[in-house]
Amino acid sequence: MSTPLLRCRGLEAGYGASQVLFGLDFDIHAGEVVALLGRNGMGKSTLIKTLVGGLRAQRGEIHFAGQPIHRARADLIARLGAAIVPEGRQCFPNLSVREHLIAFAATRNSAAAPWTLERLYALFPRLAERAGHMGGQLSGGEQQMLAIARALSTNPRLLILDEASEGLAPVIRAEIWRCLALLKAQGQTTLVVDKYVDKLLPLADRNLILERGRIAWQGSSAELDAQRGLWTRYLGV
Ligand SMILES: Nc1ncnc2c1ncn2[C@@H]1O[C@H](COP(=O)(O)OP(=O)(O)OP(=O)(O)O)[C@@H](O)[C@H]1O
Repeated sequence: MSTPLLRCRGLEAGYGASQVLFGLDFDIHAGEVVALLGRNGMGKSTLIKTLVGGLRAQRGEIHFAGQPIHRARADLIARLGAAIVPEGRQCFPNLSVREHLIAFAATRNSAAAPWTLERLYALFPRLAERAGHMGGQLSGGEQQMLAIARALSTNPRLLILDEASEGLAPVIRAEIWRCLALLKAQGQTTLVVDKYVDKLLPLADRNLILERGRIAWQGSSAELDAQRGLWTRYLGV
């Protein structure tokens, strides 16, 4: 198999003396969609923070796009091509939709098919209609679309979504899933955290289940679908 885009080996991280992640080993290959699953408090957000340089790994190694990044700063990791759609969206209330997209595109990676404003608006026609509106004037669903479009505008090698469908109406959630399926069809490598396991299954190529900071199980969506015991044991569904 080809060299993975992201490789974690023996990764440990936490907050001061409170260790949260214990010896994680996993890979993400280019073009894959990987779902990160687990009940609340199992370490999903901590892992994502560690991958994007918001939290320093205490032990172990992370390689991304051929570079060791376990001691790298967040801006370098972003420049290597990791883009996060953070929990809570974090749009700027006083920047317009268009300004968000232009500001983030300033740090873009080169790509064969770059994300232009036109492509982003074609993916999310709602954002085209709202181009002049301020972040603070958008609905929760529109803010979520903007957070995804803003991350895409950097032409990410790896798109990371932390609870992207959290707190949204079902019709808006469906729009977010539709967009992620389109991105997958275009070959976008993605790591996604979400609690709607049934929606993630058709999208994800592989799934990682975190249990108290350890990978309790990893496998394909077909395997996870067939093993409902894993859902009750580790996912509480
Ligand atoms: N800033 C922090 N300082 C100290 N402990 C933290 C901090 N953030 C998270 N934790 C602890 O780390 C553990 C893992 O939390 P984390 O947020 O990574 O879990 P999660 O799987 O993402 O859960 P959730 O779905 O609730 O966000 C929890 O015990 C949590 O209390």
